[in-house]
Amino acid sequence: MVKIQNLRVFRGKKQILQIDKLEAVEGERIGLFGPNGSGKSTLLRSLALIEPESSDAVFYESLDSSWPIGYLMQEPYFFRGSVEENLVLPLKLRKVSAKIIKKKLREFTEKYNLEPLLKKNPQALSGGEKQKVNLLRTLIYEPRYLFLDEPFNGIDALTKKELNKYLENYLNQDKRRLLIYVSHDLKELLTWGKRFWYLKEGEIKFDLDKEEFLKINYQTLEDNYLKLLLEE
Ligand SMILES: Nc1ncnc2c1ncn2[C@@H]1O[C@H](COP(=O)(O)OP(=O)(O)OP(=O)(O)O)[C@@H](O)[C@H]1O
Repeated sequence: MVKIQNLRVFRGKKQILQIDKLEAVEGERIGLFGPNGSGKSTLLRSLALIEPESSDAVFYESLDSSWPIGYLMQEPYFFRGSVEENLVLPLKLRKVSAKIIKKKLREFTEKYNLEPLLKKNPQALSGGEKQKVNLLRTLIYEPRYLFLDEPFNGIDALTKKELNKYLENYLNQDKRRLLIYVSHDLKELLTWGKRFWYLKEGEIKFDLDKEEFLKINYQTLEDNYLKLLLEE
């Protein structure tokens, strides 16, 4: 379980996130959405424990190195070296043995058809290929908590379908895996979310399950972001 209590994040004097209480348990799939600048990335960084200001407000039950956190940033980021080196880096950093790294790399290469990409410089990949490598680099160390920040932006429908399949398989392999998926796209949110967190101006405005979320009568809403999103 991951729990937030009294989370406050500031940039200078401006408070950009204020969450009193929020919880998610293993196996949940949460769609997180809200207008630009509402604090979604900051919330994910807090959950990924890389937002220093939030270190006293985010708690994990039983988090240990065998249950790592996987955080996929909005913009794919690569380190120096080939695609292959980038892919295995999370394993190397976790001191996984060379034998297992080799095995894992072979498994991923076959399963996800990576052979043509492995020796390339990540900067020379297309946008869709970058997203694919970025996602697989996160999945390779088998995080139980998976936080994806608009992972498939600008991806064509075919590549998106392929990446969705990888992700679905990954989640189905272990029902305890928890997903928080940030998107501005209602279709994507409904594909991945079974529960929905709406963030606005740094605050969670609602936390609804799918049934409740689908019952929202958007025609009567005064919130234009929500109205436009749900009108889709
Ligand atoms: N380094 C920074 N310095 C000052 N303000 C920042 C900084 N980083 C983020 N902010 C502000 O914090 C707020 C939340 O940003 P955040 O990136 O978390 O929003 P978001 O909901 O993920 O937005 P988007 O949908 O555009 O990706 C925004 O108002 C942003 O301008």
